[in-house]
Amino acid sequence: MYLKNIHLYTFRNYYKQSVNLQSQKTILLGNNAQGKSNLLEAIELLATLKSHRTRRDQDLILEGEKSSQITANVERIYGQSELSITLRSSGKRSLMLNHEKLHRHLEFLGHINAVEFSCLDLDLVRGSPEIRRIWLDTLLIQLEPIYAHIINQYHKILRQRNSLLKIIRKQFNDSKKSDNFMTTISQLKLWDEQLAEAGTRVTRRRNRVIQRLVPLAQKWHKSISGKAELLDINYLSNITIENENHQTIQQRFLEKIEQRSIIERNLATTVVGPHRDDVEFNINKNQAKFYGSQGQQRTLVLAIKLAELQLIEDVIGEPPLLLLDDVLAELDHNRQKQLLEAIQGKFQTLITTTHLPTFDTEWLKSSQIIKVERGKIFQF
Ligand SMILES: Nc1ncnc2c1ncn2[C@@H]1O[C@H](COP(=O)(O)OP(=O)(O)OP(=O)(O)O)[C@@H](O)[C@H]1O
Repeated sequence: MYLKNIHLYTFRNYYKQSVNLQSQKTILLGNNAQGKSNLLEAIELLATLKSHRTRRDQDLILEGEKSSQITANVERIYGQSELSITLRSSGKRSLMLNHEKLHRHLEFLGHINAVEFSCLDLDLVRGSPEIRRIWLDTLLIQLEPIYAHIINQYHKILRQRNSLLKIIRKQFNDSKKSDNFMTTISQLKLWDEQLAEAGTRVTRRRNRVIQRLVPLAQKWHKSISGKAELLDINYLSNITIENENHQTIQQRFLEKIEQRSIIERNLATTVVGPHRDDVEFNINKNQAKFYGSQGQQRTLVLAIKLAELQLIEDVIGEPPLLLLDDVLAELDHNRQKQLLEAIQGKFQTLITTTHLPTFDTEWLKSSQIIKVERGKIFQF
């Protein structure tokens, strides 16, 4: 996969800017807050329709403007595509593929694949479970674009079920025996079924992707740490999933909802389901979050990112893009070397940096260097 060019129009701090990528390796050079990460964020949006920095499209639009546009041309084994996203302050988006308007977001996904690695990724180990769930979901969307629909559907059901639980609590407090109360309780049963059905789809997929990622991450981890440390990654689901059978998991889901019904009614929120799941990273059977040194946590994140690259490549049959945001300076010489060797000429890579001396001379020689200054790009 090769991203040939990208055009930004009133996106973040860019007014009108085109970038032609002339090499497999691009270094985006500039001081802080000039627009380097914004450019990578535009590519992330093309790949996942999401930004890890904001959920509001308004933030992505140049201040004072009402809309913005990102257009890019990508070369794949099966041919070339032009992708375009229009973002509006109202939140309404328009998507185009080869100049044709798309009616479903799903048709847009899967044309550009990218793995992003930034200094914020240490939060994958240290941060809240939500960060790990978002990471898994973003990876799944790239492997299987239909997952974007599955996870949206789950969240929609969850929101509706939570609203109903709030109504139930209010009705219960107002008058226990009203007819309305009994009707709402029977409606809840229907939402339980839907939650278990959609939740099972999410749980199974997340569990499966972790199982595929583990051997790849273990291999990289061993090679980077150079020690006999054993990395283990577990998907911590609040439903037991020893076997992969959809019906069994769904049944357990319903049983768990039943067991927690009193708590749910008191809290007026759904406590069972993949929106409460987590991922656990262990090094030599100890939780990396609590016991890992900073160096061990960095090695772990690097191993996971390299495993993600490999997994996406295995599944889609082409190497994805690699976006490295301010990450090289954070890695020691050995980890930098491992990363650069793993990338070699294989993955088209865009790296942001504030200064060039961090780079290996061979890498510098074969890279295109782009200077980013106050929302303007200068290509050499
Ligand atoms: N919607 C927006 N409209 C105008 N400017 C914006 C908008 N969103 C962000 N910016 C500006 O973009 C700049 C930040 O750019 P970016 O995050 O790409 O920094 P960077 O060059 O990667 O720097 P660093 O090395 O610190 O990560 C800031 O100056 C910020 O004010």
